[in-house]
Amino acid sequence: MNEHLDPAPDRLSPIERDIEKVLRPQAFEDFTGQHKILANLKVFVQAARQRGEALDHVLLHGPPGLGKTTLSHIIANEMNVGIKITSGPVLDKPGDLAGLLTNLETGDILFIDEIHRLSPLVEEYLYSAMEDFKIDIMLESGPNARSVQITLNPFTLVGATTRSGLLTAPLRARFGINARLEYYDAKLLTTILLRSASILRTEISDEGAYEIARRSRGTPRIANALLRRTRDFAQIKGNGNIDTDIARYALNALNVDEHGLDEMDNKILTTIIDKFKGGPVGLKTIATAVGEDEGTIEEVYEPFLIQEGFLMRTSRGREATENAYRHLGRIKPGGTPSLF
Ligand SMILES: Nc1ncnc2c1ncn2[C@@H]1O[C@H](COP(=O)(O)OP(=O)(O)OP(=O)(O)O)[C@@H](O)[C@H]1O
Ligand SMILES: [Mg+2]
Repeated sequence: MNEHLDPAPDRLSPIERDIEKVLRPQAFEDFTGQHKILANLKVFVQAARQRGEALDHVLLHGPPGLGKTTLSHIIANEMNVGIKITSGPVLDKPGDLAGLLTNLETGDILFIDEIHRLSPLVEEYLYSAMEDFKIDIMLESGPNARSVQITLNPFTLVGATTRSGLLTAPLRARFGINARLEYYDAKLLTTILLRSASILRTEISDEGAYEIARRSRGTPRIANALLRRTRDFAQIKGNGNIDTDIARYALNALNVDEHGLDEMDNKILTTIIDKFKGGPVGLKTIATAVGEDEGTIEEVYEPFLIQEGFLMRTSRGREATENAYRHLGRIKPGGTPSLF
């Protein structure tokens, strides 16, 4: 993935992390898109609040940068409860989890990012906590060791993952609410960009915002990152305002292609076309050829390429579409040559 355009949260510099925080919507009202998910969540939140209960456990999945962390904070705000944040790889002993769980107040949210990376031991420990708000704790060690059961305050577990395929069935079954975030279309991203620009006090035209939006790989995090870089170009190479021309200039300087595909997207397509005659070719073979994990290709890259009509998933493997050939300036054998 193109590092400076889509930094994983832990690779963000402190300044960038601060900006992400500033741009992060705080309430349902500020959150653009994902209409269905939002409409349902509003009902579940309102119902739980009316009954004075904790919200059911929520699983948020989907590609990076679509708003999983943002939504978990919004849920906490809307429920008017506290939120504790951790992640799968950080929790390596059941004891770490016990410490977090026993400190939750009634209704609080425990957000576990990258929940597919929990160790089996910790995951199993989580089951009884999620199901009946009870955990076993070991007291003392050696011959005096004994375990006591502790009752927890009812809480809500919000789990986020980019790789839902890696979740075990028993864990998945314990989430009452399950939401898959989708890529955003250019119109929604334009709305998000206009909001971000106003927070950053940057003048931007609707057309300028649209130009950035349609080249942001359907992803708000990428759109916001491109906006910040474009703002730099506008300030140094223009008059500070972002219009279509300065947006185009900046995006070209940043090597963002016409469709916003990133390096790995293009590498996958080029590999299928040049090495495997356009396919069909199996996922495993593609993964080896591009040097990326099979599951990551399937859950992070492919969905966007398929949605944009560059890739097809067939029973015999993956195939590059005519669109992909055209995009990469190749001619599909037997296809209609482009007139331009
Ligand atoms: N629907 C939205 N409306 C406005 N801004 C959004 C929306 N979704 C995401 N963003 C912006 O995109 C940034 C990235 O979102 P977020 O961190 O929630 O993604 P994520 O799904 O948790 O990604 P990852 O899988 O990498 O953790 C946020 O800082 C936020 O400003
Ligand atoms: Mg996140």
